[in-house]
Amino acid sequence: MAVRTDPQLLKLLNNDSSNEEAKLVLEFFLALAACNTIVPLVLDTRDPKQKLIDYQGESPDEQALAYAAASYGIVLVERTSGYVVIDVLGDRQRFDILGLHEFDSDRKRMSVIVGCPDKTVKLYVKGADSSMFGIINKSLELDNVRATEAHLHKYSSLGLRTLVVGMRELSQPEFEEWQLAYEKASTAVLGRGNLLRSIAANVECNIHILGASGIEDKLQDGVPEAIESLRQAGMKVWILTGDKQETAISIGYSCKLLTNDMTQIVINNNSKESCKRSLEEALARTKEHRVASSIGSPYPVLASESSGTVLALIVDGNSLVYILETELQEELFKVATECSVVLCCRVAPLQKAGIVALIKNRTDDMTLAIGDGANDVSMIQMADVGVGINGQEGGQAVMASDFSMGQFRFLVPLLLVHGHWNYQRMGYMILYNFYKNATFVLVLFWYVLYTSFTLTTAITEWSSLLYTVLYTSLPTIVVGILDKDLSKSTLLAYPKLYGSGQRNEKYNLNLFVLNMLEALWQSLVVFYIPYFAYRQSTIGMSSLGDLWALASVIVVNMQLAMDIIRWNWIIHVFVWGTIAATVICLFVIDSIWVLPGYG
Ligand SMILES: Nc1ncnc2c1ncn2[C@@H]1O[C@H](COP(=O)(O)OP(=O)(O)OP(=O)(O)O)[C@@H](O)[C@H]1O
Ligand SMILES: [Mg+2]
Repeated sequence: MAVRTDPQLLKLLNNDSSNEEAKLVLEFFLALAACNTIVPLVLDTRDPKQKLIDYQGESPDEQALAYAAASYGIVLVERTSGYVVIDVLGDRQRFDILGLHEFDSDRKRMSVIVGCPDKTVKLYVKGADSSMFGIINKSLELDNVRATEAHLHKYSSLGLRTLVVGMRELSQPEFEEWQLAYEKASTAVLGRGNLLRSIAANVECNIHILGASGIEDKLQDGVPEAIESLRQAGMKVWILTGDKQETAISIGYSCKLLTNDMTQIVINNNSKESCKRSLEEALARTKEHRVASSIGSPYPVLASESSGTVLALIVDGNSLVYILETELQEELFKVATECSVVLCCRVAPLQKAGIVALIKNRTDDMTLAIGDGANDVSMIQMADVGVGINGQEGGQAVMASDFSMGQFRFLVPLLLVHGHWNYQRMGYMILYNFYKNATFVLVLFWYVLYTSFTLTTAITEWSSLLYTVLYTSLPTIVVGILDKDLSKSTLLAYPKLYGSGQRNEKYNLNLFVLNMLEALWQSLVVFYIPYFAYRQSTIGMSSLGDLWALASVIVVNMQLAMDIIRWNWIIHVFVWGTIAATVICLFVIDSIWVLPGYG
């Protein structure tokens, strides 16, 4: 991998090893190379002297950082369970990994305790700025913190994902105390995770800041277009991310969810009272917008859709701690539903699920969550439909999802094309199945009325049985799978067509009643026309019964044929083939002497 390095930094590293600053730079890169869970794979090349190293790991950020360290000459070469080998500016050194406090999305940082070749024990930590600034020894390094904060602000405004890296040297007694506790916790049977977390919290303190990194998290192809299509289709798109507010806003702009003409309402507070105040203010602002927009419009309008101004709500994870699961939830819901864009940043995995639940429990709307990382699993499971993106962050999201895909943009065909077709087919099939069964049952019923409830049947049991199993089943299935009301290209070009589902156009009470009325009159026709036609003749009731069965099959299949929108040869075969099969079956049933229709 080609990395563009900073010549000044390289020079500092290579020339002046006694310089204090150079030592810190070296520590920074050592932290990047050691404080991760990357596994290096050494690959052979054609030239036997040259080897390639491939860094494999669950976190693309860590991979990027390890590559960056390597390009400055601090190359992670080998990892076993007990140590790592790092090539430090051409000199291979072994660092013992004495302990690793894993990253989790709630702590938002990870650390390793490393036994260095010079027999010192060091703790390297890296994590999100919000979590790192809490454990940094601020009094000692105010200047450093200020400078780092300024850099972080710059990076995140560019949309880069930021990490802060720090370290501390552990004294021997401190290390021994930690080691005892760590060993005890790692072998604990109950509550191991919590124990390890508290040990990590104890040791990760008074950290000396080493530096910060900014990593570009490229959007996949077609994300802005996909989001635009989904919004045109009447869906509300919310971003829930673990990233910093500035990064999230910048990504919001780059995926065109946020635009310059939007009014942003930011809720970023550190106490319940201030959250309450912000929410009340936000609610007042949404009301103002609503009033402004409803003047001159006879219909109620979303506050966010008033002429020109669109509202965007930006909520920070810190504030969500005070809002979710409390009475403020209701207000957040009100504000959020009035805004056309909602962006939540620095949210922990469970908060993501909490936000999905906020909508799911209060409305009848369907929720869909899409994500690619382990931190999205809980929201994917909470949503009505969970979609996992098969990306670089491991397979956990995919394993927890209902649908999985390689790219975000495939959500558009999934919803707008297959979602639409499925809805149309399911709606039609449910109505049609009620109709076809009602038609047949009503024909039987008219016969019962005609015979004054004598409990005789004209249609043989075989025909009654085969009516659903054979005579009418296959065309229904084939049409239910293959019929399309609109073509894929039309559905993709006009996302608004998705609205037919939101408006319940294909399956509703009116359609159901109409269908039943249709079944009623068609069954009357099917019953009485053969009856009047053969009333005077000498044919027996079972022959008339066959006629009724055949007529029912022809009528319901003709109805299906009239409703089909796109014919293809498979549908032709099944619709007409079924009618032919019915005739053949009736002949067979009537000509086999053991069957009741014989004679
Ligand atoms: N391997 C890691 N080591 C240390 N810190 C990390 C690591 N991965 C992520 N972080 C920090 O923790 C924060 C939260 O991470 P999390 O995985 O919950 O969300 P995210 O990856 O930022 O966003 P998204 O929700 O879009 O996946 C990140 O923004 C980053 O600052
Ligand atoms: Mg992530």
